[in-house]
Amino acid sequence: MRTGSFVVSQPLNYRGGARVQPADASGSETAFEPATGRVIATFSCSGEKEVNLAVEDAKAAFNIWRQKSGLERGRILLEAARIIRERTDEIATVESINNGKSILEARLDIDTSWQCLEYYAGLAGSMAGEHIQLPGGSFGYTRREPLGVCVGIGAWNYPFQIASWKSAPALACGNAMVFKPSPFTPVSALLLAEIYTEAGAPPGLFNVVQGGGATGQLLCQHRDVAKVSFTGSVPTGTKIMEVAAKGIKPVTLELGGKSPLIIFADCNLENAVKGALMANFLTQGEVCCNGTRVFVQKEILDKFTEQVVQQTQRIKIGDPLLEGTRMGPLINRPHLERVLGFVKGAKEQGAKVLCGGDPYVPEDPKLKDGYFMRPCVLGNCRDDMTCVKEEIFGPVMSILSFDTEAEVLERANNTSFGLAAGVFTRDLQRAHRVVAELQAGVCFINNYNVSPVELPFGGYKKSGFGRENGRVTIEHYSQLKTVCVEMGDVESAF
Ligand SMILES: NC(=O)c1ccc[n+]([C@@H]2O[C@H](COP(=O)([O-])OP(=O)(O)OC[C@H]3O[C@@H](n4cnc5c(N)ncnc54)[C@H](O)[C@@H]3O)[C@@H](O)[C@H]2O)c1
Repeated sequence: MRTGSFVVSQPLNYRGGARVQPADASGSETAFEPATGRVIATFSCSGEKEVNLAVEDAKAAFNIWRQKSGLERGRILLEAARIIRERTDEIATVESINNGKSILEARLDIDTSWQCLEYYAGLAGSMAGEHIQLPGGSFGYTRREPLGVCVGIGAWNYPFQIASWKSAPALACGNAMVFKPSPFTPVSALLLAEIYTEAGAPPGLFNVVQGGGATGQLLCQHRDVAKVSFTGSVPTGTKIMEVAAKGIKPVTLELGGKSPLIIFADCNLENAVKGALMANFLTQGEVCCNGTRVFVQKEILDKFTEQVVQQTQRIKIGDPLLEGTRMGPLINRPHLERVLGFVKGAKEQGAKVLCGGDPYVPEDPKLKDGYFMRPCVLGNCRDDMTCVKEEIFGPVMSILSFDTEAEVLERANNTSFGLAAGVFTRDLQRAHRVVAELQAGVCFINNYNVSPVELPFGGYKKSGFGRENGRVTIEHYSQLKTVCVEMGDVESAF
């Protein structure tokens, strides 16, 4: 498959184990190929009737699925993981076309997706309750039970990975899922749905409905939906929590960030520079946990900045499907304009553009209408600048300098977000002391933006709550039943 050739011809909703056209619609959406600006799909947003049908199908599947043992469920997840792994290139290609990220990165996303299914397949068979001895031979026990029909709502930056990270633990625990991708990236969740069916999941276990906020809201307020797991922005997360509160539904919220990356003078400079690029420029900088506030200790500020700028300028921008490309286009034209607007605002507030920050037109004529920009490093930044305070969600790194550990900790924590944070130092004691003080759900020492599925991922403060990945996520997709068993006679108070 080459850039400029992909079009979606099949329906983009999935329920009851097959692709379907929605039963009703409330408006339509258009999805683009960001590298060329071409339309790749126009599709209807699902209305109330379609949402109800998807939830009905999920309920029917749930009644079959919840009765299977963990081992049986795990076997199907393992088979799905195997198929994803086998089809990595094909899925990564679709992901790269629809999102714009480089094929190299898209393949890594697909890897973490099948790994997530494998991980929860492994845990499914070991989910168990407790047996608790009580006086007189009586006893109690607990059962870890599924919640029911869970809703997953995704952002556009990691479409297949988000669908996998939500569905794998949900299904492992015995739930069914209705998933709504972002309308910008509607395509790859369908591949996951087909793979679950091929792997032997009952029809309706994993369904996909398409649409924007209105469809998402219908899902969140549905009477038969037991839980909502959301990945997206803070304003949407707030709305979802409000709707969920009315139905007393638990929510997992994976929201935005403005994470600090702290570089101490005693670091391994080469690794710190690599870490800063990893923290800022994956997926065109459209990453929630990016370490976009790069605090550098004064002694090494000039050296560090020089090397970061040099390496940023070397990032190969272009056709995301070419093996050598390391940065593709941003998701769409309005978002590109927004990111460029942040750079302009930063200049007006006194920041210095050390490289990039302008639109980029690749030589290949088919890419002339793509949404490319050159990755940007901003120097002379202050904590009160908009580029340092707000989530830009694009390839823009802000460099700030600091003197002492106490000072940098206070400044790093001075934000309403708390998704991630990083520290580069050779002093192990300092590294652990600093991460213990950082108000962030995910902290990296001497690396950044690695997300093994064995480790829980999620935020503090306005970056959300609940976790994805890791053993703990089982608790977010299940509920505990206590059973009290009397072995003697009833001692009545009456
Ligand atoms: N913490 C994480 O794991 C994580 C991962 C990726 C992205 N993000 C965050 O996501 C944001 C970017 O993604 P986005 O622009 O797609 O976010 P967004 O909030 O605009 O949309 C996310 C999803 O919510 C849906 N939606 C919108 N309004 C809704 C409503 N009222 N009810 C239900 N659903 C609704 C959208 O259609 C989309 O599917 C950034 O802030 C980023 O930091 C967080």
